[in-house]
Amino acid sequence: MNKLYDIGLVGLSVMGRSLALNMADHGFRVAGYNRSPEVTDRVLREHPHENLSGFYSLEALVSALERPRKVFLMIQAGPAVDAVLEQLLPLLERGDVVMDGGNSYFEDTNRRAETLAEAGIHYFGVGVSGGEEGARRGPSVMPGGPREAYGAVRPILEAVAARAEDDKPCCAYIGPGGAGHYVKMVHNGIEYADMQLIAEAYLLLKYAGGFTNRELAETFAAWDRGELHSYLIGITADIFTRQDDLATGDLIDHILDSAGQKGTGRWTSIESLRQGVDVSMITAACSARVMSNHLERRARAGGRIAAVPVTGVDNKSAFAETVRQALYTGKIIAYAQGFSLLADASGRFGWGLNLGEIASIFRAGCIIQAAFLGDITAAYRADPALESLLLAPFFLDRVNERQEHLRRAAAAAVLGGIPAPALTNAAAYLDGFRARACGANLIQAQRDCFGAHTYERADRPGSFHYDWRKTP
Ligand SMILES: NC(=O)C1=CN([C@@H]2O[C@H](COP(=O)(O)OP(=O)(O)OC[C@H]3O[C@@H](n4cnc5c(N)ncnc54)[C@H](OP(=O)(O)O)[C@@H]3O)[C@@H](O)[C@H]2O)C=CC1
Ligand SMILES: O=C(CO)[C@H](O)[C@H](O)COP(=O)(O)O
Repeated sequence: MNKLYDIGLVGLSVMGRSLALNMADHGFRVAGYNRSPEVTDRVLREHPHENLSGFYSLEALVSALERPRKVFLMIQAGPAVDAVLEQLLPLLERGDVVMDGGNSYFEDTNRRAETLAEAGIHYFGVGVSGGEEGARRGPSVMPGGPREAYGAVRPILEAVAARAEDDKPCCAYIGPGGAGHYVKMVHNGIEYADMQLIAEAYLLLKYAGGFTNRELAETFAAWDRGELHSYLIGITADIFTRQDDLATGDLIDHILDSAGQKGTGRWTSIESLRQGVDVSMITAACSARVMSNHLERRARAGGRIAAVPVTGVDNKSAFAETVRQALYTGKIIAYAQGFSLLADASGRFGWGLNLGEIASIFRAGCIIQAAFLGDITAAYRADPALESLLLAPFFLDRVNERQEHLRRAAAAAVLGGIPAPALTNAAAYLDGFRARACGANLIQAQRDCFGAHTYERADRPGSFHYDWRKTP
């Protein structure tokens, strides 16, 4: 009898190929399949591995798998997943397990999980973060699905996941249905906010501080040696050192100032509005990418809306320190927003998310991996019912110590005409979060005045309507 395979991997593009090889490295026998057969051929030619074999139909792939069969999809999110599931379903039998490792929308995962459960097939939405390198060497893995079937896939998922500094795998069962994909979505939303904060720090240092690319590289490298140590700060420092390979000068200065987005950040923002949780920094980061795309309009408006003179800085290193502290404070607020959204989803969808464990699996492997995630993990371990990260003693102290820097950096951007929506929203969130007065009394009065929407009072319960037409 031919040998049977431990897992089937469908989709051998960047992520699927890397994960397949990662699984193979860990001793799992992997059967790989890709819709376009030439991709399968190329992977086998360029990355030969004794534990990886290629298959050219889903039928052949499924029949080569050990029972209960485990199939891992790593394909484009959206209709492609439904198309492949439709083909797979007749080939599978009760007790088999299908995992979707792509960036699928969590409600699609809920729907697919229900459909497959009717056929007795266990369906997992598995968030995977870390890009190509992470998938190859150890990503952060967020599996959501039926708990009773998790034991069947846990050994593979934990083996391929990154290891944090305490050697724990960056993989943990998240919750039922689409919980894993929801957490991945919010991870990406936080990723957007973090990247936007870093981009704003760059703009401030460059345009207000007059930093050269070499100074930017040195500054970010120094930051990466301290409390801001993270994958994103590390790659940022490196980016500023790169020479262009197609023209003269630094690569960064030849890259178009316009960023795209595939959708997970936008989904986080949309979901936050549905749930009624403020993730203004994530929304601001999505909008900043949208605004960046209007290159022609920016050029036209640049000549018509009067420019604000940027005042230089007297002391570059003091300014860099203000920007660093502002970035750190903004980061606390962005993560507080993201984790508040997770906390709300946990109750709303009955998922019972373990926020401390989620923070702990973000410590390594994923795009937002950072020393800082260890502090978030500790904050939730100390108080699993924490209302907001902002109220955890560790972060509260730091926000109180540093908020002045956040305000100074945001003010420098506003006064200098530098777009900094993440920093300014961070300051606004902080002020809204602890506001003695929000102005919502006036909004209530306006609503009652124009639409008889009634208003609530501070001195007694109930809802009231005032006759606004009467003479005061
Ligand atoms: N790239 C990254 O850094 C990360 C990506 N992800 C997610 O992982 C998944 C895979 O990403 P990535 O490797 O970048 O590849 P892509 O998202 O570019 O998807 C390409 C793969 O999807 C397959 N595919 C597309 N349509 C179909 C279909 N109708 N039927 C069967 N297969 C189909 C392609 O097959 P074919 O070769 O035949 O076209 C190919 O294998 C995506 O969901 C992505 O969002 C998650 C984390 C990081
Ligand atoms: O999932 C990821 C990392 O965890 C991808 O890198 C992410 O999809 C990138 O998103 P976008 O293209 O929208 O910036």
